[in-house]
Amino acid sequence: MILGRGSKNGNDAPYYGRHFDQWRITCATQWHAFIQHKFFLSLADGSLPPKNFVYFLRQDYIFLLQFARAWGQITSKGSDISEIRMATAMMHQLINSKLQMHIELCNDEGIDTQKLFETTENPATTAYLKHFENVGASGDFIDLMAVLSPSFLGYAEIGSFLASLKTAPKYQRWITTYTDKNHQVSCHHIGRVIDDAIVQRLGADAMTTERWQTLCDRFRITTKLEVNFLDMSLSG
Ligand SMILES: Cc1ncc(CO)c(N)n1
Repeated sequence: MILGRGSKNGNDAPYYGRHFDQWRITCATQWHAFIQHKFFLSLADGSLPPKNFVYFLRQDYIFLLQFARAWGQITSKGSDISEIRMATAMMHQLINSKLQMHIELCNDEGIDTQKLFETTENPATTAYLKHFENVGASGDFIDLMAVLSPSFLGYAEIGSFLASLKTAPKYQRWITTYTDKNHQVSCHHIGRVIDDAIVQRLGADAMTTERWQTLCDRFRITTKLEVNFLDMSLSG
């Protein structure tokens, strides 16, 4: 099974705007390590041991709670209604839909809600969240989009690939949240918001500016932290 076709050679990875596309290209090695991670391959064919799925879900619960807060932080950095609307929609979806699903999936696997809430944070999770925190404290809207978009749009890219496969039924509920058509539509919208936000702040030639390099660095660090998070889930 081949996962995660990078978009750089005109192949069929979904297109979430030109700046995101370029971010993916500038860290192609890390991006492929993320998108093609064994965790997703084994989730797709059903060979992932349930204990690793549960380990992932429990750490991901901690992750998503902070991830939602980071989108909340973005609302205060947005410059117009479309940026603020996008961030509040993300926060709403994470808090009221994704986290709820994690609770239910954990319950199904024998982890009751209280036990989930008491999960000890793994250092890989802590390191990842620290990166959000650091950039959130000093960065503006586009810094935060560079930091958060690999997580959100990366999982959407994985979802779009999984949608083209006949996946095993075992982890179907989780898979469906990322393959869902509405989810893809909202990701394309986020890609457009990112493009507009960058042009508004850095101009049409944003990619030639010094600031652009910082955004690429932030994006690459998140991508690497995603890989570490998945490695942790397989070894946990
Ligand atoms: C670690 C991680 N990254 C991204 C997503 C997608 O929202 C997720 N659920 N967990």
